[in-house]
Amino acid sequence: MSSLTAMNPRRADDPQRPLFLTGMMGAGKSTVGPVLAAMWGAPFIDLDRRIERIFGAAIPALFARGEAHFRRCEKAALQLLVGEPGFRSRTVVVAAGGGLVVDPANRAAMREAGVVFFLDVPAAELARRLGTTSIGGRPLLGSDAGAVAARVAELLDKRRSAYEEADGVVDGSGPPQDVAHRLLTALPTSLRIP
Ligand SMILES: Nc1ncnc2c1ncn2[C@@H]1O[C@H](COP(=O)(O)OP(=O)(O)OP(=O)(O)O)[C@@H](O)[C@H]1O
Ligand SMILES: O=C(O)C1=C[C@@H](O)[C@@H](O)[C@H](O)C1
Ligand SMILES: [Mg+2]
Repeated sequence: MSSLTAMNPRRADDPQRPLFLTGMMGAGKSTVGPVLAAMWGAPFIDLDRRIERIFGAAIPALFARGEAHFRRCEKAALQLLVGEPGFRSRTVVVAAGGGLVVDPANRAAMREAGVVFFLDVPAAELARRLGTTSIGGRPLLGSDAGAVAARVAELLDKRRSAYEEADGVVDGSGPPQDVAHRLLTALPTSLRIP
């Protein structure tokens, strides 16, 4: 039994609710999410990957038709997810897209369907993580690696109040395992490992 499996103490009678991870590009939603899900023995869903599957195109291709087009796809994917029968009573970890929170209706949909946590990471650390190699699939960062830090700082500044509408905020710095542990500690009792 791996140490992660050994940590899965979820009981059949524990309340079941989806957990949405939000935060900026590079905050680690897609990286920490599966770690947390493994600790919980719960499924992991990456909404960006869902969008790509539903619409049959990679995110940059959807952005190529305009950001508004991508946002419509993103909203539709969220609506489909939260509308799945029984979704609200499942324990599942969902990595949201970084910009999902910008639309107030998306924020409301996530909070109605489950519990929302904001992974907060300073802009300078986000820029270091995104570096020069991982900006290709993130159209909002543009293609000029030298401009990433400023772009990230600007977006975080614009979005911070929307991220902060979450049910909880967790420091997303440090190794993914540490962040996952921090989340477990911060989660509402109804979702926490006993
Ligand atoms: N806790 C961490 N420590 C160091 N590097 C990290 C951490 N979390 C993620 N990273 C790195 O940062 C980059 C972006 O991480 P990730 O894809 O998980 O971000 P994200 O929040 O899902 O972003 P997006 O909104 O663009 O999907 C990856 O290269 C990943 O390896
Ligand atoms: O922060 C954003 O607006 C984005 C983040 C990613 O997760 C993707 O959803 C897409 O690249 C847009
Ligand atoms: Mg992601």
